[in-house]
Amino acid sequence: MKTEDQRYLARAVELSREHMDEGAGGPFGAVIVRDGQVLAEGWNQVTSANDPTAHAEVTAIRRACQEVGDFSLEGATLYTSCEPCPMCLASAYWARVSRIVFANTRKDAADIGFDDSLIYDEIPKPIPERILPMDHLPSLEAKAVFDAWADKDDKVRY
Ligand SMILES: Nc1ccnc(=O)[nH]1
Repeated sequence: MKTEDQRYLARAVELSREHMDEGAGGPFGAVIVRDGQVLAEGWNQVTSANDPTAHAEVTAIRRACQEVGDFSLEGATLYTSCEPCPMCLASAYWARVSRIVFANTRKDAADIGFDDSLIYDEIPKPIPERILPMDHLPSLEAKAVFDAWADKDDKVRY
């Protein structure tokens, strides 16, 4: 008999195949579950939505948050057909997802042409050694906004 984890992961894989076949985007699917309840499903929609951020995991996180009316998914598990890329992993941290279960690895993704591994390799590099140029232009105005946030007494922290 399949475990709960295997069942939800199998659903994520099923979504990846269905929506790849229909032409929604890359072969990635995700399911978010909390307390035995499916909060949301997602699949890659990058090419059909012209949205490079519409990875399966981000899509599922957005839908799950809308579903529960909260920006936190604490206590939830993200099931994904592939190890999350850095964007999706960061999104999972920001969403306070409590656990991730995945099937294909980032190496598997790299082998079929997805850049997840390249981005993981970029992040630890010093900025000047990265492919994407970044220029630091300090701004007093930008800092002043941060100071105002630090002093703001009605802010909603996340
Ligand atoms: N892990 C992933 C890589 C690329 N696209 C996705 O939707 N998911």
